[in-house]
Amino acid sequence: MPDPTAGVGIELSDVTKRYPGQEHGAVEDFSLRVEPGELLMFVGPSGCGKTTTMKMINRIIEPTSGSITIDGEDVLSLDPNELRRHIGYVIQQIGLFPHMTIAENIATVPKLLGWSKARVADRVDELLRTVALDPGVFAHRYPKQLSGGQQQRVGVARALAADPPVMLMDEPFGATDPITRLRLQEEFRRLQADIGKTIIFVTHDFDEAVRLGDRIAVLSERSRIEQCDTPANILADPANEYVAGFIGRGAGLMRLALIPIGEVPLEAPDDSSAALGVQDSLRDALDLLVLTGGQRVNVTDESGSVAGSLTHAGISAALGAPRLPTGTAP
Ligand SMILES: Nc1ncnc2c1ncn2[C@@H]1O[C@H](COP(=O)(O)OP(=O)(O)OP(=O)(O)O)[C@@H](O)[C@H]1O
Repeated sequence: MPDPTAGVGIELSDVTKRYPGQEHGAVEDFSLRVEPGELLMFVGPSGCGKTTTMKMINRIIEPTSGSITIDGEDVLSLDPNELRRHIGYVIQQIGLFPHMTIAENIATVPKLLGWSKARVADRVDELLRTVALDPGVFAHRYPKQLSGGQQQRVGVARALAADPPVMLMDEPFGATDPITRLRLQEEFRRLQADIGKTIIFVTHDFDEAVRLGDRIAVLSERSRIEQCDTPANILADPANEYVAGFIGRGAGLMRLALIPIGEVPLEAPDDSSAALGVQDSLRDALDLLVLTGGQRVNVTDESGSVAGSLTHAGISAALGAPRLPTGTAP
């Protein structure tokens, strides 16, 4: 395996997994390339083979046929234990060792790799801060003394401990309440912007896929890829009825959340409107319009000066809706 790096490519070619006694494969002829540093989301219904596909990459499950390479190396030619030390793995049930402290949990792989005590201690400290847990408070607690959301964060920290180039994340935020989940997603997005790992992330939640993914693979039975594209492209142009059904309602709002205000044309500002920044999303702008009942929101640039304003019509136009003259009923 390569030394830890920011991220490496993963390639699955014609991968099939047939469990004993199964008429069809749980995964059949699955081919996909994940680019270095990419965060690829798998979404699909329960039982479509997401977990099986992912576990074949770190060889918790052996494929029946096909090939899988990481950074050009055939994973089947590598020692499975050595392979797994270079792949961070996060699962919904977290899997923290209950009789070990948080610090010991995070230190597991670095210790196996023979890091010095001082280096391990520094890394544990750094990672706890990265996932927004104060080392002074949490390092010496046991998992059961943490909330579910805090445990999930420790799970992410532990997977990152040896700085693996690849992370496999199976519903890592699944067991948390919606508010904690949003916070974990935000933290994770910031973290990924810094560390640039190659990540495959399984979720049932299309909204989560849109919020986090560079690309989304929408899977159906036997891990068939119905569409694999950027969130914006899938939302704007679902490949078929199946994908459209998976997106469900709210595609317009999800698309708005992906577009920063700074990317759309602005109109002249007025004196009285509430303001947002150019880095906020069109969804934020719509939210503010709905909450204030106003006709427009002013927009400030990075220096805080008012740069223009946005109306409902301007927001709709960003999604390709025809722009009607102000005051014209649709
Ligand atoms: N060890 C096993 N033996 C036999 N069949 C299995 C085994 N593990 C999984 N399966 C079957 O393979 C199919 C795919 O399972 P998998 O866990 O990969 O789906 P999934 O998309 O991850 O589902 P979920 O979203 O519910 O976790 C399912 O039909 C499942 O019942």
